[in-house]
This record gives sequence, structure tokens and C-alpha cells, in this order.
Amino acid sequence: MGILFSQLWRRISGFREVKICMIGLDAAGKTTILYKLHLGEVVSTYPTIGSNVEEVTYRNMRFQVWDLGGQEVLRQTWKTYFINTHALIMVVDSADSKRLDLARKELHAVLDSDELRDSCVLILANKQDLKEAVGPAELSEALALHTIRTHDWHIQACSAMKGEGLYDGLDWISKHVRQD
Ligand SMILES: Nc1nc2c(ncn2[C@@H]2O[C@H](COP(=O)(O)OP(=O)(O)OP(=O)(O)O)[C@@H](O)[C@H]2O)c(=O)[nH]1
Ligand SMILES: [Mg+2]
Repeated sequence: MGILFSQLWRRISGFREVKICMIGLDAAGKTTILYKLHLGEVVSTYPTIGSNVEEVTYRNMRFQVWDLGGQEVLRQTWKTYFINTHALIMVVDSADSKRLDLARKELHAVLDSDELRDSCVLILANKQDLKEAVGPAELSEALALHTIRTHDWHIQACSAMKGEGLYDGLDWISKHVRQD
């Protein structure tokens, strides 16, 4: 029924509906990214308790973007949002080198999730504007991305603060979401 409705909606509106879940450790920059995409502005944020959801339209796609709180106690709730997800975004603070190992564990822990079996995975290497930020090649190594065999994945360098790289990430998703 869901698929029939989304096909009908696509025909009427010309828009493809895409559900994105955005995860990552606390302070990685998820909420900043969400509102930079939704409002075109850098907003002040507080640590997210629960989630935020906003719509972002880009090209012929209507992205429903879920921003999930990243504090330790909230990470176990991520899986409850995954149903019907087309794309998972993992946001990483590229300047937080001490927690890259933890970010790797949290990413690989969710990839087993049955609800994500058809999702593509975009890793956003955020905060590239900071001088201590590591680049995407080094980050890719630290997160063991080459061991991911179950999902189509891609890493994109970005800075939510400067608004760089975010639409490149959406472009990649738009080309890699499964056709339903
Ligand atoms: N320099 C820099 N700072 C950023 C960037 N993106 C986000 N920040 C800052 O990082 C801090 C945390 O950002 P949030 O967007 O609240 O992080 P979050 O991932 O939503 O955190 P939780 O809600 O706790 O999971 C804020 O002070 C942001 O201004 C960026 O690209 N560059
Ligand atoms: Mg947040």
C-alpha cells in the first residue's frame, strides 16, 4: 500500500519521496546540517533530545530528513526510526579524532538492522572548516568503510558551517536510493 501510494504521489506531483535517517555521535553536527538544508541558515543548536524531522526538496526529490539525537543514552533508540528508510546518513565530526573509534562502532552496529537492508549509506565527514579536521581518506580508514559489503556507501567531506558539500551528499543519495 505504501509503495502504491508513493508511486501514485510521484506521478501526480513529479516528486520522489525519500526518507533519510541521520545518525552520529553527539555534537557531530546533525541538527546544524538539518537546518542548513531546510532553512539555508546556520542556527544555534542544543543537544537533541529525541529527534527533529524536516522536509528538504532538492531536484525532483522530497527528502524527509530525520535527525536523531546522538547522546549515548539515545543511540539505542535509533533503530526504532529505521522503518522504510531509503538512506542512512552517518555524520562524523572530522576534528574529534579521539572518538573516531566510537563512531566506527556505532556505525557498524546499526548496519545489521533489518530495516536498513535496502538503504544506501552516506558518511558526512563534517567540520572540514576546522584546521584539525582529518580528510575523507583518513576518516574512511578509521571508520573501516572498506569492510562494508552489505550496503552501497559513499563518504562526502562537508562543512555545515560553511554550507559546503551538503548538496553533493544529497546528489549521491538521489542517484543511489532504490527504485520502488
Ligand atoms: N566548525 C564547525 N562547527 C560545526 C559544524 N557543524 C556543526 N558545528 C557545531 O557543532 C556543535 C554541535 O552541533 P549540533 O548540530 O548540535 O550537533 P548534533 O550532532 O545535532 O548533536 P546531538 O543533538 O547532541 O546529537 C555546535 O556548536 C555547532 O555549531 C561545522 O561544519 N563546522
Ligand atoms: Mg542535534
